[in-house]
Amino acid sequence: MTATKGLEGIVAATSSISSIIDGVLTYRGYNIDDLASFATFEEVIYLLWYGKLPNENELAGLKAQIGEHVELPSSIIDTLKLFPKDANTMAVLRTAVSALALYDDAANDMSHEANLLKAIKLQAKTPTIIAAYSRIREGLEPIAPVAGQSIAYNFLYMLKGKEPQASAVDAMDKALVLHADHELNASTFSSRVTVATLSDIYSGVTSAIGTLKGPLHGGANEAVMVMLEEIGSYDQVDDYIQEKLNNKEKIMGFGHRVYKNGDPRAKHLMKMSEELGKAKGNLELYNMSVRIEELVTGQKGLQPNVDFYSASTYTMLEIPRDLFTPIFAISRMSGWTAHILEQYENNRIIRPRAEYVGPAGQIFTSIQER
Ligand SMILES: CC(=O)SCCNC(=O)CCNC(=O)[C@H](O)C(C)(C)COP(=O)(O)OP(=O)(O)OC[C@H]1O[C@@H](n2cnc3c(N)ncnc32)[C@H](O)[C@@H]1OP(=O)(O)O
Ligand SMILES: O=C([O-])CC(=O)C(=O)O
Repeated sequence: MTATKGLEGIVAATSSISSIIDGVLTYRGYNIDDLASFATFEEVIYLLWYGKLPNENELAGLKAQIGEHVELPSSIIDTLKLFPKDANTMAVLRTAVSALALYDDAANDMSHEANLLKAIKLQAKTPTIIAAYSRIREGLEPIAPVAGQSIAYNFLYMLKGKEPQASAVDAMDKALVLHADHELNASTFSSRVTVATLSDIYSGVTSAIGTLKGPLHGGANEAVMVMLEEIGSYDQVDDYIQEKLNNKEKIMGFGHRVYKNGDPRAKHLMKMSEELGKAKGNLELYNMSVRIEELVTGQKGLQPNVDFYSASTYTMLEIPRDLFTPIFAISRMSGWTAHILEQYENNRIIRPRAEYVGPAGQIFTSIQER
C-alpha cells in the first residue's frame, strides 16, 4: 500500500453535481461562465439540489420556502449574544449551525423529504446567522429580512440595516453563484465523509464549515486581504511580493490542486473588483491585485484562484474582512447540501487505508522500566 500525499489525483466518489474537466467548471453540465452571466443564486441552488434549472413557478416556490425559514430560533439569537464580540466568525458560524440541530425536531429524520427540508433551512438561515452576529458584536439588534427579496439582497440588508444598492446586490449574487459548488473540494469531501456514516445533515455541514475555515481553502480570501493590508499601497507591491517569492513563501490566493492553467471563476471576480472599484472611484486594491498577479504568475507560473479577487471585491462592497469566508460558506452551503443528499442516495461508508510508516516489532516494557 502506497499513500498519495493529499490524495492528489485520487477519484474518491462519483457525482453528477459539478465537474472540472480540462479546466472547465460546470454545475450539472452548465458552464460556470453562463451561470455567472445569466443565473441568479436561487436558480443555481435549485439546479444543484434538483438537477435541473427551475421554471418560474419552481423558482418562486423555492424562494418562498427559503423566505419561510430565514429567521433564527430565538434561542440561537440568545446564544449568539453570549459569544465573545471578537470571536472568529467561522467558529461562530460552525457553532451556530451545529446548534440549529437542537431546535429541529426532524434533525435525525433520514427520509429524503426531511433532508431536503433541512437543506432549505440551512441555506435560509446561514446568511441570517452571519448578519445577526455581525450586528450583535457591534452592539446592534439583528434585523429581519425583507420578504420576497433574494438571498444576496437580504444578506446585505440584514448586515448593514439599509437597502443595498442594486449594483452591490448584483455583485453579491454573482459571487454566490461562483462559489456554490466545486466537485470534491476539501470541505465538500469532509461533509460527505461525515454523512457517509449515516450521521445527520447538520453534522455534515458542521464538518464542512470547519474545513472551509482553513487558509489553504476558503480562509484564503481573508488571508489575501491581510496581505493587501500589509502591503498598504501600490508602490509597495513589488518589494513585498519579491521578498516573499525570494523566501519561497506562499502567496495566498494563488495555486490550485486541480486548475493548473487558471481558475475559470477568477476572471469574473477580477472584473467585479475592477467595476466596483471604478464605481467607487478607488482602483487602488484592484491595481495592487493586478500587479501581484503579474509578479506571481510571471515568476512562478501560478494563477489566481477564486479567493484572490474576491478579497478586493468584498472590500469594495464594504464588507468586514472576517466575513469573507462566512460569505463563501453562505454560497457553498448549497453545494454541501447537494452533495450530502447525493451521498445519502447511494451511500457507502468512506473509509480509506493508511500506509503505516511507524516503528514495527516493539518490545513492550512495564512503566517502571521506561
Ligand atoms: C477555494 C479554495 O480552496 S482555492 C485555494 C485557496 N488557497 C490558497 O489560495 C492558499 C495558497 N495556495 C496553496 O496553498 C496551494 O496552491 C493549494 C493548497 C491551493 C493547492 O495545494 P497543492 O495542490 O498541494 O499544491 P502544491 O503544494 O503541490 O504546489 C505545487 C508547487 O507550487 C507551490 N505553490 C503552490 N501554491 C503556491 C502559492 N500560493 N504561493 C507560492 N507557491 C505556491 C508549492 O510550494 C509547490 O512548490 P514545490 O513544488 O517547489 O514544492
Ligand atoms: O476545489 C478546491 O480544491 C478548492 C476550490 O477551489 C473550491 O472549493 O472552490
